[in-house]
This record gives sequence, structure tokens and C-alpha cells, in this order.
Amino acid sequence: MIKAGIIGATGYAGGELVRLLLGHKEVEIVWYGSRSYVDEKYAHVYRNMFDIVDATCLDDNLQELARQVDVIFTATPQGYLASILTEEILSQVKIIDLSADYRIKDVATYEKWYGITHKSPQFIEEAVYGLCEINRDKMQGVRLVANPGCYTTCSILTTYPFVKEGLIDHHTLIVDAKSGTSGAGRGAKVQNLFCEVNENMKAYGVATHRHTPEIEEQLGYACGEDVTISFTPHLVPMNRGILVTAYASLKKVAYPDGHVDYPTEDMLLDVYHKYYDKEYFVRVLEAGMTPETKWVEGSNFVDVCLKVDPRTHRVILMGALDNLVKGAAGQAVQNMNLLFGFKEQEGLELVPMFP
Ligand SMILES: NC(=O)C1=CN([C@@H]2O[C@H](COP(=O)(O)OP(=O)(O)OC[C@H]3O[C@@H](n4cnc5c(N)ncnc54)[C@H](OP(=O)(O)O)[C@@H]3O)[C@@H](O)[C@H]2O)C=CC1
Ligand SMILES: CC(=O)N[C@@H](CCC(=O)OP(=O)(O)O)C(=O)O
Repeated sequence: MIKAGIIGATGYAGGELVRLLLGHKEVEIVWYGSRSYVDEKYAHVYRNMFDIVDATCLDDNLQELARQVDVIFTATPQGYLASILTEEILSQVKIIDLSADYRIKDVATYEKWYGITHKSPQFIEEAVYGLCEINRDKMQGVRLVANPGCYTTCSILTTYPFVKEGLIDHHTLIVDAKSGTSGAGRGAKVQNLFCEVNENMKAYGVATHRHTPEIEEQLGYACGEDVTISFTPHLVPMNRGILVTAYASLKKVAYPDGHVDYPTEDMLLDVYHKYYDKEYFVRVLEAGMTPETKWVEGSNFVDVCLKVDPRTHRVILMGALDNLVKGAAGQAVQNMNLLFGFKEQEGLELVPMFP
């Protein structure tokens, strides 16, 4: 049994971590960290925890926490961990950071897109980008995991096999994404109020969203070239869920008889299967199905599927996940399982909720 502490346990991602870790056989949560609710009962902040969690919220004393636990989850705003992380802390404990502080390897890129100065760039190099399906082999002996963003997890897993295999022209890649409002966190601003979001839909962060360089960097590693995409997120009136629809022009391939032509839908589906059949959390849907946020809600699954448009020679790649689970807390638990040698699915075999 290991001990875990959560800084930011009172946020949406932290709250989801609590829910998942309470169902994990190998972990005990000993620190419910907060900024605004110190000394208040955690179950008074989140009443779904009434009669389940008796603990009182503690502060965000990372030094003290590092002495007490085996793993710390930081589910805090961008810049928080970077501003307080030290070698002394990292030498005592493993940290899984749900923010973007250590996701992007180039510090200038991080500072440009996030508009903040990185306070501890010396730890960026050693941090592993915790997209388990792609970086599982890099988790041995790791001290710091950069847990990927919700849009990014969905966008990368949906497109990665085709970028890696060189089957699409990545210069033409357009990622259109939609998110439920919990993606903005509990401390969200006026534009996320019910009467602003309900019966409404809008694009935001157009051509400027901070997940753009994260997706580009990871897809760049996949194909060994610089990748530049168009990424447009939208806010939709749901609690949870990310839906990605990505468009790219297909590249011609050589067929066994020597002729060169565009790949067929079946060939591309085989590629999804080649990459994901062994992945418990990625479900490749049958041809003709389209991923829906409702079918993955509350679970750590990512559903993917595709359609070839023979008129345009483009492929339309589609993916859906729950932003608070595979897009945040579930992925963080999956990373913890890898770091500590637990079964990767432990605590995460959650059947999606419906309706
Ligand atoms: N929501 C989502 O779907 C996803 C979120 N993330 C990332 O996870 C992190 C948390 O997001 P989310 O849960 O949505 O945000 P919330 O706004 O819901 O929660 C933020 C949490 O951080 C705490 N906090 C805020 N400021 C400070 C501070 N200065 N010092 C210590 N603690 C602080 C808050 O404490 P208190 O409430 O007690 O004030 C709260 O517990 C962010 O980096 C976000 O980008 C990543 C993927 C998906
Ligand atoms: C709906 C909504 O507002 N979503 C957030 C993404 C939340 C998230 O995943 O944040 P990080 O990955 O950057 O930590 C946004 O667009 O900023």
C-alpha cells in the first residue's frame, strides 16, 4: 500500500482523483490539499464524499507532503508546481503533475503560449510526458510525470498512428475539438456560467489555444518532423467530455501489385487496430460507428474511429474521451500504476455511465 497526497484536491480534476483513488486497492490518500478550504471537511466541499471521506482539507505544503507520501498529484493551475519544485522535494517523492508545467520541452514555447515565466526549467528535461499508450516504456525510475492535457490526449491518440506511419500529410491536419465545461475547472470565469453556456456553443482560443504546441510537439516526435496544425476548441453545454474531429489529406501508398493509390478505409482501420488492439483503454469502433462523449463518460476509455472521404481523399479521424478521467485524473492514476509497478488498469476498470 502506498500513500498519496493531492494538492488541488478541491478542484474538478483533484476531486476526480479522489473518486478514482478511493477505488484503488494499492493507495491510501493521506493529504487532501486545498488553498481555500483548509481545516474544512473535504466532504463538505464535495458532498458526494459524505460518509465516505472523513478527512479535513490541508494546505499545500509540498515540503511536508513530500516527507509523508510516496506520490504527490498536483492538480493545480499552470505555473504552481514550477514555482515551488525543488531537487530536495523530487529526491523524496514521485510527482504526477496535471498541469502543463513540464509537458513542453522547449521552455520558450511554454512561456510564449502560457504567458508565464517558467520558474524551474531545470526539471523539464527529466519529466516524462505521461501519455501511457505512447510513453509506457519511458516510465522506469521516473520522478516527475507531466500528465497530458484533455484536448491533447484525445487529439494525439486519435491521429498518432497515421502521423507515425506517414499515411497523412501532416501539413494539412486540422483538429476540431469540443469540450464540456468541467474542462475549465471549478474556478472558471463568467463565460462558463450556466446562462452563458447553456443553449450555446462557441469556438474559443482560435489559433491561440495553449494545447496547440503540446499536440504539435508530440506528433512531431511521432514522424520526426516539425508538425504545425490548425487546432480549434469549442465549448459545448455538457458537464464532461471531449470530442475530436480531425481532417487530413491522405498520402498515396504502394499496393502489393505495385500500383500507387490512396489507402482504403479498411487499410486505415487496420492501422488503428495495429496500434490499439493491445491497448485496454483505447477502443477502436467498428466501421460506420462514430465516437460519442456519452459512451465514454465516467470511464478511462478513448473511443476512436475514422471515415475516408473518397471525393476529397481526406480521412476524417474521430475520438472521444471524458476530460476528467482519461483527460486528467484517470490518466494520472494510469501513470501512477506504471510508476509503481501496479497493474495498469488497477482502479480504472470503470464501465462508462449511461444515460
Ligand atoms: N478540468 C479538466 O478537465 C482538466 C484539467 N487539467 C489541469 O489540471 C489542473 C487543475 O484543473 P481543474 O481541476 O480543472 O481546476 P480547478 O479550478 O477546478 O481546481 C484548481 C485547484 O487548485 C487549487 N489551487 C488554485 N490555486 C492554487 C494555489 N495558488 N496554490 C495551491 N492550490 C491552488 C484549488 O484550490 P481551492 O479550490 O481550495 O482554492 C483547486 O483545488 C490545471 O492545471 C488544469 O489545466 C488537465 C486536464 C483536464
Ligand atoms: C473547456 C476548457 O476551458 N478547457 C480548458 C482545458 C483544460 C485543460 O486540459 O487544461 P490543461 O491541459 O492546459 O492543463 C481550456 O481550454 O483551457
